[in-house]
Amino acid sequence: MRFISTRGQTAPHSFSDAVAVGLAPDGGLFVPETLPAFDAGALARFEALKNDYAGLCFEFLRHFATDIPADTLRAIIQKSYTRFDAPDIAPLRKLDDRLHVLELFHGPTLAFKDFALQLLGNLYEHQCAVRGESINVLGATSGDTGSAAIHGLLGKPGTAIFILYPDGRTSPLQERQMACTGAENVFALAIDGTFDDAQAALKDVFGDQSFRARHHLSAVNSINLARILAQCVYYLSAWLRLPPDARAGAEFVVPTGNFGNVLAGWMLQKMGVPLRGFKVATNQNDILHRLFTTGEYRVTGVRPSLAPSMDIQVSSNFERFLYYSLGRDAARVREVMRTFKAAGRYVFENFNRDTFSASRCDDAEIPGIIRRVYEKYGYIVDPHTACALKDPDPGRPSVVLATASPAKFPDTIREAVGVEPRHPSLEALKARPLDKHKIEATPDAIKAFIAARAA
Ligand SMILES: Cc1ncc(COP(=O)(O)O)c(C=O)c1O
Ligand SMILES: N[C@@H](CCOP(=O)(O)O)C(=O)O
Repeated sequence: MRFISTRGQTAPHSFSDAVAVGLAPDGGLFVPETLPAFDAGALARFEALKNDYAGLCFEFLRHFATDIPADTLRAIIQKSYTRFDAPDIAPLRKLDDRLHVLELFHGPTLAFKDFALQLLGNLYEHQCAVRGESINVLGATSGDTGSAAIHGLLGKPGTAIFILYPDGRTSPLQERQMACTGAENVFALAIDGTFDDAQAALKDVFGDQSFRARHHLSAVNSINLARILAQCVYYLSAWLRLPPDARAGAEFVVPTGNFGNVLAGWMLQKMGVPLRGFKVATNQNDILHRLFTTGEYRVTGVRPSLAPSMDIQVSSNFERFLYYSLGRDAARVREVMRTFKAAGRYVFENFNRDTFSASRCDDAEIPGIIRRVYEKYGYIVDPHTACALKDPDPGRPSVVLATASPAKFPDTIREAVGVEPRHPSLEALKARPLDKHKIEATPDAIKAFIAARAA
């Protein structure tokens, strides 16, 4: 399997090369040259593995990671799911006859990002060993990607990790997960600005091909295709574990910011797994809600919210959806992205929202939703998951993706239900010194910082 860019101006890459660079050199995002078409035989093989998460992941990823020997790939995947504290890895919890919650917060950093970033860390380790090269990883985070990437790479020889984040806009515990590791190869870089500013500066750094090649720079955000592919697996796992009569009608309701999470489910559907559809659940940063309800994609300022990891306006992975929606016409993708970058808006005529619907949730609503869910089910959800529980459809089964542990957001939970959730791994961080670096969100400042500390 080879991987091509949504902008059509990059030569096809192998899986390992696409993972190593992350963002395509022409500024686009890698997608599979052709999507596999899973037939009844493939679905039956998946079915047989529904209670073996790592086995299912291998059975899925072997269609993409074709340049890694099967035994090696299997071992990398096995190792990637050993640090989850739930035997099912991604437990599917039934709240009532219609409503299931897919718990994606049992990994080491208590958010869904661990599913892909534990794996990506092990893929990088493998690449460093095979190629005899170091890797410097650069990421931008609104709270969860950063800590998951750090904990995927912690202690891996030959790597250094640089994470940009908006200072004061993550939860305090999310910041501690990044800035209290004590590891010498981890750099938490606090910027004045928003996640969008961090992500834009990151893309500019990746745009400097000679800097990128010199430092073997790789991207850990969901611009890296490995992130999306690894995230497809929890949709597959959940779909397989739904009661058979719920499978065909179930809608996946997905807390959404950078559009990587929900895109993974949609791509799985395009490969032939019959998922019915997806609700894009945004917080008050609602560009995607507006897009899917009006066809207009228009940036407004980021508003800090109680669901800070979704405080995003410019959603990277929208470009992958666009590529497929425009019939894989890379020239049109380039034109839309150019217009959008210049004008901050693009209006799609006859916008085809495919199987997506959308909802938005204001800060004023979040504590009430957490309280309602707690009173009805005795179950505490984090503020991001709450956005997806705003208005469950009583007429059909839904699977709500629970993307983070409530313990990461104790203040909001205490306000909502009077209980402060705790997790031992987070408690341990409270006494540790914070090691963060203030940095300007400019490509030059970021490059200078990396050059001085690269692995
Ligand atoms: C807890 C949580 N929920 C939801 C999201 C949204 O996911 P995505 O950015 O892939 O749309 C994020 C961040 O990305 C997150 O950290
Ligand atoms: N919500 C994310 C933002 C980055 O998204 P990614 O999935 O592209 O890495 C975060 O928590 O950092």
